[in-house]
Amino acid sequence: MADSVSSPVIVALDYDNAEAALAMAAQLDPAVCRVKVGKELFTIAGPDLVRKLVEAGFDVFLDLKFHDIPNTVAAAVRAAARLGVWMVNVHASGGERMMAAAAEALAPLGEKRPLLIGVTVLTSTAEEELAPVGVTRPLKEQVVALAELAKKNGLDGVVCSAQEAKLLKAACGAEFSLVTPGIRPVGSAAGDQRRIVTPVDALRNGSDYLVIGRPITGAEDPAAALQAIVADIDNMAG
Ligand SMILES: O=C(O)c1cc(=O)[nH]c(=O)n1[C@@H]1O[C@H](COP(=O)(O)O)[C@@H](O)[C@H]1O
Repeated sequence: MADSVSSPVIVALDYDNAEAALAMAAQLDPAVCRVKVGKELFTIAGPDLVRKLVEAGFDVFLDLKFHDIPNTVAAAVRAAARLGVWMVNVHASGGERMMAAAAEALAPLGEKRPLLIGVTVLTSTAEEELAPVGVTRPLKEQVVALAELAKKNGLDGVVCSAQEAKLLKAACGAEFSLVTPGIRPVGSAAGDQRRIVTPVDALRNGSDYLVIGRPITGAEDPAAALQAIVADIDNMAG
């Protein structure tokens, strides 16, 4: 669970330009939440924007979901570490050698290394979408199997839906971090997400970090939307 930051929320800065992302970040407090830079923002704004967010005091989750040959993924996570990010992710379906190579690449950095997280089954994926891509076991079994592989190969945790959090804490232990997108406060539109959970239920299920994009960034008052989510979480705790 979050330590130096008071809430488990990671705000997904899914914007198509650096100015919009920095304007959103300026409304956020790095003592209260973390931020995520994903494929859209990184493609357009690159490492400079990531460095700016790190310099502004944010724990940055660089969400580029690497999936490539072991040598390339190892080099990519090493490059991410040089940016000073707090968390980086790879697709667990890239396999054991790929994940082990990524973990080995970060190991020499010791305490300073970013958390290395494996994506299991995307939260936008529904059960019936697995068979057409050749996955014939039930979705929950696939998530647990990929998480166990990630743990075995030195990763710190996985991205999953909070719907699987209880199962994964039982399978992989309390110390294995669960990063859960697909978070939707009551009344928010699901959009393209399929396995959604409310912030409070996600934490009850065992999520360590809640990745939240559109319910905050798409709100009329994003700072107020975040505050409401944090208040719900605090009420639950207190
Ligand atoms: O790795 C991720 O962050 C991720 C994995 C996943 O399974 N599902 C998922 O939605 N994400 C990311 O989490 C964010 C969710 O955004 P919203 O659906 O707008 O809350 C997006 O930036 C996604 O790219």
